[in-house]
Amino acid sequence: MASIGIYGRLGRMGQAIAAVIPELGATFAGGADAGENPEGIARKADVLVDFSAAVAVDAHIAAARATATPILIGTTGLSRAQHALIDAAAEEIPILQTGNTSLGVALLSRLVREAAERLGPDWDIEIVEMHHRMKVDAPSGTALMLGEAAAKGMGVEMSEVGVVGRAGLVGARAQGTIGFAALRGGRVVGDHQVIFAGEGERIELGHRADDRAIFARGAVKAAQWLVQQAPGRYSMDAVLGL
Ligand SMILES: NC(=O)C1=CN([C@@H]2O[C@H](COP(=O)(O)OP(=O)(O)OC[C@H]3O[C@@H](n4cnc5c(N)ncnc54)[C@H](OP(=O)(O)O)[C@@H]3O)[C@@H](O)[C@H]2O)C=CC1
Ligand SMILES: O=C(O)C1=N[C@H](C(=O)O)C[C@H](O)C1
Repeated sequence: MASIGIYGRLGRMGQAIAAVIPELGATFAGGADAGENPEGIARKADVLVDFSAAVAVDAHIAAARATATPILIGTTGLSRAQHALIDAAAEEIPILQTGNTSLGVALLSRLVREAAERLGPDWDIEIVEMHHRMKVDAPSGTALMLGEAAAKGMGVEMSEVGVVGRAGLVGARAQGTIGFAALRGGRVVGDHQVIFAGEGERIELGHRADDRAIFARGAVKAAQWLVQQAPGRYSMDAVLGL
């Protein structure tokens, strides 16, 4: 039975994860929030999950490495340097990074990749997301992941084709770009829509999260899986066998 430590324990996700741990046959090792030493909990847990803040992730990865503890990074808004840090950590410990731990979004990513591949460059791709008013990063980690999936399907690098937001005289849409729009308001848990706009028709693939429990259950299952893996960088696809 894996014992799970939570970075960001008192946050929305930390509370949702603590609530589902018993029903999934795991145990709760404890948590750490801002101002607490991350190594304390890393020493006690079999596996760590991080749903905190981007600014805290480096210290959490350092604690996981120092104690050789597998870690799932669910926190979003990560920089390129942080992705490089995750790659480096993956040489030493099992580490899973994902912007979304739900089964639905993992499947949606697959569908988006396939649609982008089959439809080709004549179809414009736009990604719209909406989240609650407290969310601090944009576009969401999920939207960026869906963008990566579309770019893979198109055989291009997202860093070269992504367009985040539009305002003013931006000119006509450049072919082959992937646009992102972020809406914020109320208590929306997480809505994502990927629009493929062709000549005279549109395909829309989407996902709506109604309850954080879907992310929480996915995170606990992924943590239970991660604890049995060799060092390396993993995604939800590997956990779900997609
Ligand atoms: N991958 C996925 O499936 C999902 C990812 N997320 C992501 O998870 C993250 C957390 O989301 P959410 O729970 O809604 O956010 P909250 O703001 O509700 O919670 C964040 C938690 O992190 C803690 N925290 C903040 N700064 C630090 C720090 N420097 N060191 C340690 N802990 C810190 C906060 O503690 P304190 O209150 O003391 O500051 C709080 O407990 C976000 O990046 C979000 O995008 C969310 C849902 C699903
Ligand atoms: O901050 C959130 O709430 C969420 N964050 C993740 C993201 O950035 O995609 C996942 C989910 O959409 C909720």
